[in-house]
Amino acid sequence: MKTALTIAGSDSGGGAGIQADLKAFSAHGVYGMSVITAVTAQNTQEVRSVQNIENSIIKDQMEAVFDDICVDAVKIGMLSSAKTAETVAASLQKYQPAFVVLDPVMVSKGGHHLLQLDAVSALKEKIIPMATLITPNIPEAEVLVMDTIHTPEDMMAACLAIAALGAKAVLLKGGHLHGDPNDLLFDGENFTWITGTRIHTKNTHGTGCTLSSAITANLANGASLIDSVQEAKKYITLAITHSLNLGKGYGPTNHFYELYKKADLVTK
Ligand SMILES: Nc1ncnc2c1ncn2[C@@H]1O[C@H](COP(=O)(O)OP(=O)(O)O)[C@@H](O)[C@H]1O
Ligand SMILES: Cc1ncc(COP(=O)(O)OP(=O)(O)O)c(N)n1
Repeated sequence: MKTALTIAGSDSGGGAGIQADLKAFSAHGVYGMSVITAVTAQNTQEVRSVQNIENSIIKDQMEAVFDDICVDAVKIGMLSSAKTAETVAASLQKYQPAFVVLDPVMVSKGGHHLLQLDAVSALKEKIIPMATLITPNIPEAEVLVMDTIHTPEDMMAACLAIAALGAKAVLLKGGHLHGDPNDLLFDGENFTWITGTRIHTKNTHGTGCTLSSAITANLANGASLIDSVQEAKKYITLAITHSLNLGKGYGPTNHFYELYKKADLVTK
């Protein structure tokens, strides 16, 4: 069985972070493992508090996994602080995993900062150069390139600027722009639009985590970068189409759809 490791924060509400990542790995038939960087007290409405995990414990978690188990692909989500980013970068330097998918999580849907402002430099200098693929949304890309992004041409320029920071490939997600959520993949040479149709629902908590974990699982399973991204776009589209109306805020994506579809429990 192929394996994937998520290095991310815990979401007590189960919709994003480590919990979403492990659900997506399982749905792809990949054995999931975790290095927890921070614990958030979170639900569908808000992030109430955040406790960063001590750096020595983050380092120990990385070593415990890599010293014992073959890791086919790594996904990075919430890093929270500059020190955490530096600790994760040092461990990745040591173990050199084949694939690193970086979701540069910065702010939750409810507006809570999940990456401290003074950690952006560490993200840019230490983590981005190790990424096989980085998957920013529009506001995250605007922070990274220090410019606004409105048009498809702006998206292309942003991909080039982010690739210049050292990521091998960039998937710039268009979900935050008006109209259909079209994402742009730059693989270091070519641009490919990964098109989508907007689903009108408020239940989109954890969409970024779900997409990046699905890509990671596909890479672990041996798919090419382009196939991994295209298949993951289908997965997130299904997961949003069948998203769950749980809680009073933004409900979570649905990772179980594929399973019950296979079990022939879905009629439409
Ligand atoms: N309402 C929606 N309908 C269909 N696809 C969406 C919708 N919102 C986001 N997506 C897609 O979900 C994925 C995650 O994007 P996005 O929500 O922008 O990320 P993030 O959670 O990091 O803000 C992207 O492929 C994006 O195009
Ligand atoms: C612990 C944790 N990690 C990441 C996020 C952000 O997840 P994302 O998929 O970008 O979803 P939204 O926050 O936009 O719903 C998070 N909230 N918590």
